[in-house]
Amino acid sequence: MASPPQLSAIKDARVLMVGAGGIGCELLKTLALSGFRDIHIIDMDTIEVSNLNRQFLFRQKHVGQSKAKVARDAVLRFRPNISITPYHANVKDPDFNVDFFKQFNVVLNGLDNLDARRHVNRLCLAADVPLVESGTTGFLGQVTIHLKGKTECYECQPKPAPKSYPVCTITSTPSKFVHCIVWAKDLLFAKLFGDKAQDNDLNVRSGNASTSDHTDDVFERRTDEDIEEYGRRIYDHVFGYNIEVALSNEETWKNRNRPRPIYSKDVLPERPINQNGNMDGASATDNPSSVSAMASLGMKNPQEIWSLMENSKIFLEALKLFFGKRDKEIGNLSFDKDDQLAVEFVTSAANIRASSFGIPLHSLFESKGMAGNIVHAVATTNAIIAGLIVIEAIKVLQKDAKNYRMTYCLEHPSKKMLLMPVEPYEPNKSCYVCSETPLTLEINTHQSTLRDFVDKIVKAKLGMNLPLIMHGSALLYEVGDDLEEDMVANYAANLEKVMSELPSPVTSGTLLTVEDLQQELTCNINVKHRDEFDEEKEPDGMVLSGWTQAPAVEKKDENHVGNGVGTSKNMPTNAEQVEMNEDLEIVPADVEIPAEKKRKLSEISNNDGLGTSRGAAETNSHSKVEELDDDDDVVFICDGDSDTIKRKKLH
Ligand SMILES: Nc1ncnc2c1ncn2[C@@H]1O[C@H](COP(=O)(O)OP(=O)(O)OP(=O)(O)O)[C@@H](O)[C@H]1O
Ligand SMILES: [Zn+2]
Repeated sequence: MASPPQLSAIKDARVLMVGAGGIGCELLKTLALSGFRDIHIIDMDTIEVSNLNRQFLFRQKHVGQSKAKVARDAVLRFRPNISITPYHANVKDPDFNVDFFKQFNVVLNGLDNLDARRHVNRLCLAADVPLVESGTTGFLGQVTIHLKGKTECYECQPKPAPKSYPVCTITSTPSKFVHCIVWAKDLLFAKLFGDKAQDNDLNVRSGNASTSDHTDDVFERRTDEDIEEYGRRIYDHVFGYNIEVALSNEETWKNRNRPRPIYSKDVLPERPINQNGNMDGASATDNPSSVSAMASLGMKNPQEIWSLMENSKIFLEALKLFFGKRDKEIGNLSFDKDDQLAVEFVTSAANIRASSFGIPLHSLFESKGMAGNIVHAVATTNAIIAGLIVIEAIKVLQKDAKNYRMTYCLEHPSKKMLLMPVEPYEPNKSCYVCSETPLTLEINTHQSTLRDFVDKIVKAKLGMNLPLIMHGSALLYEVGDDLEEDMVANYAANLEKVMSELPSPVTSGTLLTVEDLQQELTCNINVKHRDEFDEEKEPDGMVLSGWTQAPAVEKKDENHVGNGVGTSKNMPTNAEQVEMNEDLEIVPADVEIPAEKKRKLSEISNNDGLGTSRGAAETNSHSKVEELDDDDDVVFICDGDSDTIKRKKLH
């Protein structure tokens, strides 16, 4: 129950909630029940069936409707006298500018991606409005608090890069099921159903293509080729022939278990595998999204682990259904965890490969989780986190600075605590977002174009939405709706020019100014020319520094295949991830734990069975973490190495 001063702060407050999903639904309910009377909600999504299990303000009949609007209506039913203003929109829309943000006393994030979080962070800084940021992943969760000039901003600590795997592990030497999933999804599925023009490491070429079936275009269906035959040819190529080719390289297998080539004839009867009849049995409707190989084969349980034979049947059936029922999409498909047939195909292909490499098989349910980087959401975690957001929001409204806390929700108690409060840290003086520290860019100014710089640095690294690039007083590039035609043409021409040949040449020693007018963020970048870059370690062909870049969670000196973090719907390509489950291995976490605390969590996990948190430990392996345990708070003081920014607590 709030105290009278708290109640008065609550009643007078105007709050902005961004995100009306898992956390957002809980948050809106808790805000309303706590007495908040003026709440604005931005959410760009509509309700999906998969949201209903935890986003309790939504019902089946709301599927397809705006989350922000339905959430508002649901809460008004039990708090009819409060004001809730919904916006069915992307928070990055230009309407939500600094002036819009200025009208709020506090902003509360219930988002699920880095991109939007960074954007809101910048607008809160520009508008000088406190931000309470949050995230959950399964049983883990966090609430952090960000006040301009007083605490770290959301971007003061770089986020770890997404995990990736060496290409050779994926293409030749998988040792875990997740490697088979990445292979099935990013290589095989992409090769068969995605954009053919894209590079793909899948094809092991025949040494003597002319005498075998295994030519370069083995994945192309031949004219008039029977779909069953085509499926078997692909099957035999990827699970049989490719494995034989790999086995011929003896060196590879000296210290590894040799895989077993699998051919369709050894697993399946020679001819049609569809006991239940034909393709027409695949689905009751012609709706592509309801086409299912499992349905077609009469298999129902997604939790069951299929045998090699069952996987092989699903593989051929799914391939047949793609070509038979969804042929128009072939060439344009990318894996989507909500696409049943795609999940079936990827599960079966991963399992057949796993079988070949002696790796335990997994169910469709588990495979879907891995392929979609899904950590199953826990409604209770969302509810706890929403409660903590409201507690911090009330402190912010009362300017109760000495009691501000960032709180981490753990899976297992540490010192009998499931909720770990940590005092906020002061801003990182070298953060390019909340301080004015210039950045340094090493780039080949004679080879890289302005477009490379805009795509790889300004958008991808700096997260700018509407950028403007200046060299002294010369404007090199700008985005906006109200630009004159000749300016648009000018900028388009500039984009294709190499940096040193721009109208105002960018060379070693140039100071570039990059601004985002919507985010009101300005960065100065010192340019240094460099001739060469390591293609594997520096694939962008340019390196931005000056602000500590977190190392990737798993780094190897080889090519990397992304694990798919970032390819699914909302996924930031980014980087928020914590490893906490050795089996799952890849966990795109909404829980962003700063390096020091990640380190701490990994220690907790080792002691208390949270699972291995290898990524966390590796990320900051030199940091010395000291734990001070006073009566109510656990506080970490970190004495990191030179890579780790020393963070000072506020008090
Ligand atoms: N740029 C954005 N602008 C507005 N809303 C956003 C933006 N990015 C994400 N969101 C919203 O944030 C919410 C996050 O909620 P949540 O993490 O529960 O995701 P979800 O999409 O509802 O569920 P899931 O991803 O598990 O299917 C979503 O409702 C999403 O629409
Ligand atoms: Zn900062």
